[in-house]
Amino acid sequence: MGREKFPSSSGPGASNGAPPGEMSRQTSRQHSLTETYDMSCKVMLIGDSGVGKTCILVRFKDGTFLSGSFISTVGIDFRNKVVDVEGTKVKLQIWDTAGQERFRSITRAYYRDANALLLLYDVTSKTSFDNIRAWLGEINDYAQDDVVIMLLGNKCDSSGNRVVRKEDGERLAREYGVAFMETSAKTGVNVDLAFMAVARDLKMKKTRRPNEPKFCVADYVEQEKKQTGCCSS
Ligand SMILES: Nc1nc2c(ncn2[C@@H]2O[C@H](COP(=O)(O)OP(=O)(O)OP(=O)(O)O)[C@@H](O)[C@H]2O)c(=O)[nH]1
Repeated sequence: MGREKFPSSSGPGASNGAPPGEMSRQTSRQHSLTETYDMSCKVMLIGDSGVGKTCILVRFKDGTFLSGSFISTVGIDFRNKVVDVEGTKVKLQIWDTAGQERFRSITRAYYRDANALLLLYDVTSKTSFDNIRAWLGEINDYAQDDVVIMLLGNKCDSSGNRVVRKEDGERLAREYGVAFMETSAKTGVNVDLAFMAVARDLKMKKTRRPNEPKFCVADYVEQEKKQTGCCSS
């Protein structure tokens, strides 16, 4: 199922024998077709139709921007990418879901396996921002309690058409206690940071010793944004 915006490589969870999305610390390095990895986890991209979920995934995976006519995702699609978190190879299995309401029952079925959710709105669409509370309600109903959530205000390159201020995104994220950043699939701003923060959080969860302080993804993101200079409003 899914549009052919990009070629699929292998089936979900096929490469490590684990159920889709189940984060598993591997005892030995595993192979994902051509790449080896130490642990794998499932990341889902969710949010209204047209906010840029597919473009964010393509930017992260291929470093390119899908411009041209907008083709809505049908159902669900996925791609894998192995990233290096301080010597640990983390395979991110990234699920791109359809934002359209008619596919909601399909995408809901995948929530419970997700280790992380990247929840997107479009800074040029007030409706997509207003719908974030409903999306967070869905997460509350269907996802695991310890799922990592990151709120992303996408299309921050479109300054002329912006209708949602960065402060509004920050306020909403604070209210729900989730990490936040503005991104642009077009320019690439903060796209790697979003996925790397998720990968780091998941690695820390798996490797943290009982006496070590908990890793806070929101604090990490704030620190990194200060260092790299986040997208301006
Ligand atoms: N300016 C700008 N346009 C973007 C950005 N990201 C996506 N777009 C455009 O927004 C439109 C929708 O992008 P998609 O990635 O297909 O949206 P989606 O969220 O996957 O949509 P559904 O598959 O329907 O859920 C396309 O025309 C993209 O070119 C961005 O960061 N900046």
